[in-house]
Amino acid sequence: MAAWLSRSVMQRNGSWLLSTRPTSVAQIWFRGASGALSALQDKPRTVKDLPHVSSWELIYRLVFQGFYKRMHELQLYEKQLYGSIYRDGLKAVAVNTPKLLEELMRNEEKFPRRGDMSLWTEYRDMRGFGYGPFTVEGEKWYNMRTVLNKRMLHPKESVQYGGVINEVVTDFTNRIYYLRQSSLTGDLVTDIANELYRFSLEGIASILFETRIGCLEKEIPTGTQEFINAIVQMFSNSMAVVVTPKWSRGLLPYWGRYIAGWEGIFTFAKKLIDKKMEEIQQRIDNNQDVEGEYLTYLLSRTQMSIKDVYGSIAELLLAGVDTTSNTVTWALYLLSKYPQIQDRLYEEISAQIAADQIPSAEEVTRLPYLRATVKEVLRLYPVVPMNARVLTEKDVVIGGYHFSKKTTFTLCHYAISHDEDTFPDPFTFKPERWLRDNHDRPNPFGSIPFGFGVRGCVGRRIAELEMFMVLFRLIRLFEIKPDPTTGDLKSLNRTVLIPDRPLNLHFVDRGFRNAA
Ligand code: HEM
Repeated sequence: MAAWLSRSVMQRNGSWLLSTRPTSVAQIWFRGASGALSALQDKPRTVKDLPHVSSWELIYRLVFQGFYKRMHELQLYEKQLYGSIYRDGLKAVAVNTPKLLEELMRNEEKFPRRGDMSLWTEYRDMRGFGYGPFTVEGEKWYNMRTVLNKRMLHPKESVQYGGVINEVVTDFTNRIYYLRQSSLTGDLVTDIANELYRFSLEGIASILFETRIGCLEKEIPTGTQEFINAIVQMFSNSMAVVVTPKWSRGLLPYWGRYIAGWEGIFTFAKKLIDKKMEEIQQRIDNNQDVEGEYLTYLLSRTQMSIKDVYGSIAELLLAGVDTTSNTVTWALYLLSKYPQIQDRLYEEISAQIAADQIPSAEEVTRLPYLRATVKEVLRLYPVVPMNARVLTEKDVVIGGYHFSKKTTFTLCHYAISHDEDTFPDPFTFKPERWLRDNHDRPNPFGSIPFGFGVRGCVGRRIAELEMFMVLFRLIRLFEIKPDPTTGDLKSLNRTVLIPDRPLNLHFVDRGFRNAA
């Protein structure tokens, strides 16, 4: 596996690709050297002194070199060409080492911005829905996060979702038993990413809406299936909407499909929120206590307007599905490829909690090797491989270069978490890197898969809980083995990192089904 990863990246990004690049070494040396030269002349270096990618070079790489679906690997390629900081062809400054990322993040502002979100805000403006945490900016964002964080981000608050998540995990493991039994070998599950998508959607929906939506039933209810189709439709038409001009919206089909996708997402979310509103109102009318963890809390205990609740719940739902489902997919893939790591994880799990017990949220979060495994999966496959920041208030100096305010920075998380100086043998799966007794623990900015600071992922604690709980139970119940029909996976960048083909896995029963 390790050999394959290194080889595949070398083939794609190493000497072979370098020799076919459109830009000559002399050109690169000259551009790169101009920064050093100006430093020698003791002039303050500015954005103009940085090596840069022209728009044409970028288009060439995306279209003709095939990086369009592998933008994360483009980060490695351009790092080889230009070094740790350069202009990336999209009028932004790319940084790709832990040190520079740390420098940038230490300059974070009170209301951090990621950049233009008009792709998502346009539909909300058209229909009069509020913005959610992704799209809202400034002080309004800050106030919204203060409300949302309260029941989500604090570890003490998030463990209260353990019971709900465990119910979903139980249904998921039952579904795995059902699926494997209907396979020819009696233990094969095909396209596990699709199954995990259902798991993640059910998990996050049961937390946010405080109700089950049937994703793990044998037949998915029609309304839920339409909602899933709407999410797929919105995402799959996004890129076409970005690259086609506004005047073509009435002529080409993409905009209509894109908007229909949002329509389906909001219709589903709105229906469940309105139903909850009615239930709350009824309880109030009957002088009964109003109980419920998330939606009830937003609707009854905060000052959030109903249109902001619609906007927020829709965005939390969207952010909370592909991220966790793909991370668990990568985790199962890696564990199946590295049986000795799976064995060590199994030992930790079996030693800590008896076979007839379902672990609590507190218990799963206390297992160091499980934590280290998830951390290492997210280092190798940072599900959000790229992010951005715009510093709006002041000029900054990063890497010795002076940048005026409003500069956009591209954070190349994939290149950073594969930085050889920080992570020796960077393409090898080694959870041990993250154990506390390892004295050479890497620079924390080497891998920040949930982002950083006040604008970091609001769903982090819930995502971790879901991932720890499902991995715990799967590894306890099954030995996970690769299926030869799948072969080695490559990663594609579809906003999140996904496998390039369906992953089939064998779930060999360890014989504990009735125990847990
Ligand atoms: C493996 C799972 C996940 C990963 C790796 C992940 C990663 C991220 C990252 C990198 C960001 C950007 C942070 C920044 O700019 O500094 C983010 C933002 C966000 N995430 Fe997650 N996420 C995950 C799961 C979730 C879940 C389960 C939810 C919902 C419950 C969620 C909701 C959000 C929201 C709403 C934001 C925007 C926050 C804001 O702008 O204030 N995420 N996530």
